[in-house]
Amino acid sequence: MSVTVKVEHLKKSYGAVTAVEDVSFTVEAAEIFGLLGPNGSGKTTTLRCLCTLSQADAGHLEVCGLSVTTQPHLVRQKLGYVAQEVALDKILTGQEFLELQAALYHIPRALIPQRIEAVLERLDLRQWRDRKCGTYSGGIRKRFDLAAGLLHQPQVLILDEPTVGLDIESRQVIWDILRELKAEGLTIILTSHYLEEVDLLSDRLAILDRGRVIASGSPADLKANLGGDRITVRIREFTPYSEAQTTQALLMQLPCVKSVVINRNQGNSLNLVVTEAAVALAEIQAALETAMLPIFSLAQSRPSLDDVYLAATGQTLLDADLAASAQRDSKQLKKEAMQR
Ligand SMILES: Nc1ncnc2c1ncn2[C@@H]1O[C@H](COP(=O)(O)OP(=O)(O)OP(=O)(O)O)[C@@H](O)[C@H]1O
Repeated sequence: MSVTVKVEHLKKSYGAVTAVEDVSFTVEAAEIFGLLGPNGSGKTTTLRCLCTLSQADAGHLEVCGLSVTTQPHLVRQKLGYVAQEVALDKILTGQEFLELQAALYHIPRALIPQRIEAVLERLDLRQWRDRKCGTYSGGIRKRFDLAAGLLHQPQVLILDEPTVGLDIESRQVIWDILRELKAEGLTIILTSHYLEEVDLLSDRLAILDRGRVIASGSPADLKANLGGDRITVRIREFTPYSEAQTTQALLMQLPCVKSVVINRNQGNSLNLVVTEAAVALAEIQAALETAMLPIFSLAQSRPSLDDVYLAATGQTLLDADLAASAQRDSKQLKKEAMQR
């Protein structure tokens, strides 16, 4: 396997905001590599630096052996970038949109018709080519974005949240296309904050949190490295933090319990990693009864990528997303108040 993309100690700030603190990863040829993380964790910034759209403050970035810093023109020929939101001109037809994109990619004029035919065929879009982009569903629009990213026959395809806002059927169509493109030898990097998407599609992934990689590896290895089964205990629907701490200390003493994390954003529920779920469930119930603590809920689950994130950060991805949007909302409110 050869390394196709290399990101080493990337750092990028926007004024006082550090978007990427320290991100490193490598992507092998014909691999699907996922970047998973909550809103604001630095995924888009990392991709934009890789695609030469933003300049890194520090770090070394390479695509197909070319330096992103010193050989940006050559790097752009190797990359196809499908941004999160592409402003498809509503009055253009799909055909016209692709012709425009082909010109932007500097594809020689004589080659454009055959390249467009190839991507329309590849993404099963022929029937949509003469209709206006404004009439497309989200799934068709995303397929045209993908088609545009493939027109110049890149070796690496970079996708920012390729299925955000799509229904499950349209998401599955995109997933199938990406798997086929990988089988044809394309290297793919995608960001997502859909756990199951990254879990299903990626050969390997990096989980980002506040501009840093907090875990990386194959989905199976990351989950297996957590070890043990997972159990979530809720004493009450909303447990006071001090009571959750007492319970945490109590449960930590049980022989079958390996770790206990208090999830503050989920009513101070307790997330346990245990050696054997069946034995642990009985032990936990007995211990709580003896301590005269109630049980609101007790549930067993298989480890997910969210557990990997939780183990590293103490909160779930969903909670991190909610916290990020709450922060954004309060910033917006402050701005609006200042404008009044
Ligand atoms: N152009 C910019 N100017 C100022 N701050 C920025 C800019 N772009 C990103 N940021 C900030 O950098 C941080 C990382 O943003 P980035 O968009 O890379 O994260 P993300 O993980 O892609 O999030 P999302 O899923 O919301 O796109 C955030 O705090 C964001 O507000």
